[in-house]
Amino acid sequence: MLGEKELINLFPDFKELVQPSGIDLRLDEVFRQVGPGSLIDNEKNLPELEKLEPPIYTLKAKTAYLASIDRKIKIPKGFSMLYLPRSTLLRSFVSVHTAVGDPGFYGTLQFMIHNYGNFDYTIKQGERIAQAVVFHVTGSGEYNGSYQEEED
Ligand SMILES: O=c1ccn([C@H]2C[C@H](O)[C@@H](COP(=O)(O)OP(=O)(O)OP(=O)(O)O)O2)c(=O)[nH]1
Repeated sequence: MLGEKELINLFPDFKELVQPSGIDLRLDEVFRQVGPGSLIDNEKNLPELEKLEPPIYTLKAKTAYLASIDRKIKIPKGFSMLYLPRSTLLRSFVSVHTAVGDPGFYGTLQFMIHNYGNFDYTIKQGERIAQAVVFHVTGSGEYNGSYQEEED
């Protein structure tokens, strides 16, 4: 796992968010699901979304949302990331569900936030919701999937 000095070098855009062993990630936009989705024979049909009004988001009890992370990220070739929820959210019955960040990915990260609690949870745009931990990957290729964005 990479530490602070290596993380600052590899992710200069996230400098102020670097922690001793990871990078804090801030909540940007939140979306609720307004339509069905499917995955059949690897054909994706992502659900239609409706954006919640920023900056104060109310996450209803027992409801899942899609959240985007502030600023685009470039994961350098040879590195991979895992994303873990902030424990304050877990202590509040809210979780952040995440997958793997691939070597070479560039774009906006999207996570699922689920309010498992029995009550609404209120969270403001810009709050830290997850931490990325970064690993060396030996012999890796580069991500070139459907969520890759053009670099400026
Ligand atoms: O929780 C996560 C984890 C990763 N990513 C980003 C980085 C990752 O490199 C990219 C693609 O993720 P994944 O490989 O899981 O996508 P997929 O479902 O396999 O789709 P595709 O095959 O089109 O890439 O999305 C997220 O936005 N959210």
